[in-house]
Amino acid sequence: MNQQNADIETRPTHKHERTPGEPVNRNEDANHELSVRVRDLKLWYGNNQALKNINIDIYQKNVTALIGPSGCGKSTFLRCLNRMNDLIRSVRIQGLIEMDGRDVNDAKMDEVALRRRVGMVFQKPNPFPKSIYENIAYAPRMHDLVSRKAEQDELVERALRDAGLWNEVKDKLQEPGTSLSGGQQQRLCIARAIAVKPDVILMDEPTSALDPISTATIEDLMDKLKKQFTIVTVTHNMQQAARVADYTAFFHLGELIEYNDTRMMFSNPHTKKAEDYITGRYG
Ligand SMILES: Nc1ncnc2c1ncn2[C@@H]1O[C@H](COP(=O)(O)OP(=O)(O)OP(=O)(O)O)[C@@H](O)[C@H]1O
Repeated sequence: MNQQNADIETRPTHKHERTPGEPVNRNEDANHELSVRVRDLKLWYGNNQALKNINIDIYQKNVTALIGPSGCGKSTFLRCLNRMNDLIRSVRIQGLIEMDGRDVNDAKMDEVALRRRVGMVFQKPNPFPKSIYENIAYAPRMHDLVSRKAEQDELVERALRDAGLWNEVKDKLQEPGTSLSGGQQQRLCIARAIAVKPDVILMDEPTSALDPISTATIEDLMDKLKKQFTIVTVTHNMQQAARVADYTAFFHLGELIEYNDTRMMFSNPHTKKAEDYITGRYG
């Protein structure tokens, strides 16, 4: 073998080896700093295994959408990220969920602090039965994030502005949160979630109870909020995933089948199961 051929044969290939949690395609415009690292996550409700060996890297300041047919484990996975499944007695979990290098399931992890860092917005808007102002101010006070009244007022205004609700409610802050429309209530819940300055916001079908205009408002909001927060959202609406998400994870029967850059997932899915789901062959 001459020297030139030897060089060719021993030259390392620079093909990127994907680690188990990485998406199959990277969105080069996206931020790739890690927010949540999940490895070999398994979850059982009694004898029913709802999550099987989930590996995923969720990136900071991106929107990651979880899609898949009903019962495939999307909400169960979402609830693992802030340990909401701990509230269900039959649940057993194995595997690693790491945030900032710490295992969220570690016995020493303070659950209250975790839920401050990982906020949640539910399908049905659920404001507290308190004033609009108190809906926002209550948690920051509990977490000692504000001391003076002026600071609290400022934080309430900031959160409502960031949630795109300030102009609609600034003259009626003492009215009950429940007096608002459904779409406004959902933005109030988003304002409440961001008021404690979380790192991650989990959204479980945040628009499925809303009309199309309120849905569009929340989608625009997600796009703005991802500049400050990491968002993980469950949706049944594939157009919504295509519109709002940087990355999309497709679940099926408790498995994460494909995790991909959203544009690739919808234009050129990597797996037959994802393709069949996206093209409406089952749902
Ligand atoms: N609290 C619970 N107790 C027992 N089993 C549960 C519980 N919650 C979910 N499951 C089961 O876990 C599996 C996954 O459910 P999960 O709600 O996570 O799916 P999903 O993909 O979010 O569904 P959907 O799109 O219908 O909301 C299903 O088989 C479901 O029946």
